[in-house]
Amino acid sequence: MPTSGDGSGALPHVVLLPSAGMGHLVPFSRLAVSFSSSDHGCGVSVVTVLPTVSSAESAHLDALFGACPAVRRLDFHLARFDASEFPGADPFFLRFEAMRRSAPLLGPLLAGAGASALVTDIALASVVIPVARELRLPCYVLFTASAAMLSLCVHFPAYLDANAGGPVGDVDIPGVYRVPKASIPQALHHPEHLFTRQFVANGRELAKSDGLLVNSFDEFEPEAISALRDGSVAAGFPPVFSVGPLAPVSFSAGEPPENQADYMRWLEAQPTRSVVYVSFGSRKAISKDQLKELAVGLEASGHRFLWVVKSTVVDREDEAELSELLGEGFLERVHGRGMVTKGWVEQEEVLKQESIGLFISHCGWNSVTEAAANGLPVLAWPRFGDQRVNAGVVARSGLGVWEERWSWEGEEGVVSGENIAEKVKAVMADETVRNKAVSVQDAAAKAVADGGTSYRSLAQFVQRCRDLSVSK
Ligand SMILES: O=c1ccn([C@@H]2O[C@H](COP(=O)(O)OP(=O)(O)O[C@H]3O[C@H](CO)[C@@H](O)[C@H](O)[C@H]3O)[C@@H](O)[C@H]2O)c(=O)[nH]1
Repeated sequence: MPTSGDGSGALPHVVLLPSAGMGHLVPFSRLAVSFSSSDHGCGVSVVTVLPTVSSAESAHLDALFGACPAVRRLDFHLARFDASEFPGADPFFLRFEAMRRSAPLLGPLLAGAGASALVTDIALASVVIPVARELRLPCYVLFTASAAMLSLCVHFPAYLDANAGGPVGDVDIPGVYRVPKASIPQALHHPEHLFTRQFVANGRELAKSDGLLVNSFDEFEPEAISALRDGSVAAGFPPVFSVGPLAPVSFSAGEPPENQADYMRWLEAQPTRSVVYVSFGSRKAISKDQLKELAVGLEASGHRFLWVVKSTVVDREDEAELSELLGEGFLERVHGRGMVTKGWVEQEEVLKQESIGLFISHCGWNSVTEAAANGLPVLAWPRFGDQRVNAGVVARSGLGVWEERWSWEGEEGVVSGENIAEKVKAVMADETVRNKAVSVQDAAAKAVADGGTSYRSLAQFVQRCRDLSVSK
């Protein structure tokens, strides 16, 4: 067993097992780079589950292994299974199902990896933790959303047990806060929904893990993190390591996207804090009617903007032309003041630009942590899943504002362009919001700096893995 050379013990080898979706791969890549850095000095392998769900994922993984030769690639080929059993199912559900059926193949792969610890994605917890237990391999879980959402995930099985069969209402998480019914992920309103069954199975299994890593920091989510640690959410819950915001990784996926030179050059030429960046993440598109109103709103706000009209892996509406999606003449009218792209943008690079003044975000948790690390005010417009819970964190922490009545998936309304324009103008003019976002950035920088809360949490986690390597 190689040793660290500083007397702190054997070099641990951590195997990371991400789930599908860029929102999951991105934090795992960041964790891989961080573990293998000189600060933490671990051996790291990343399990690449094949086939990947999208080409963006393949490109991202190739870039990770290309740029970081110290990170080992462990290919895992899913067993074949007939997806026609689940007509119309979300590709992420299908991936979970394929992983569940392939679990017997996972044991030999992990047994041969020489790992001192495994870190699995929350989305696979109920499949992977039992396999690791069988191998006596210490198993940790990376929770890729907020600590607030983690506390909901931990408490939800008990909530359902107590409400046996009753409708899902507000959920009061002990020691944290009351999550209003409207913020509970839509699928969870239906206890028999496949997603709910997976969510509950994952939530129950967490207590049997050796610990949880969460991409958040103590100063950002004090209530949820302390309540998870002090046993208020669930007695005897394993240790929680808050290690965020995980540092961006500086490799780009293959060739830079075709559009990148254009928008980066344009952003560099804009005045400080003058541009509104709009992105709803990598998974679901917003409705065509809402897209049109958003176009009206951005135009009427009078502000500059960079808008990523997402190409998604789930919805197909992105096949339409931009001019058709956004209304005739829109692109010509905003020419020079607004840029619109359907392609993948290097968001980490965009958010670093001085010219960005506001982020209209769906509150995917990676986007929230990236806004926090860059001190960028967020106008939260959550759409589905965990995003309304994350938006609550944005509002409570002061990172931004959340118009709670704005529509979300499962709720029919369309927000008018007029409302959007008013809100954008108000937030762009609000010095208090901007200053608060900068305070969050300062707190984030302190948390990850040597001696900060997240730095220490990550170091404690690595030390645990070292101790495990020695005792093996
Ligand atoms: O054009 C793009 C779009 C996204 N990103 C990056 O891709 C990641 C996207 O992650 P996130 O902001 O969390 O959004 P989603 O892809 O929507 O994330 C999914 O996963 C998250 C973490 O579990 C959840 O919080 C979200 O609700 C869920 O939709 C971020 O790092 C972005 O910087 C880009 O670089 N370019």
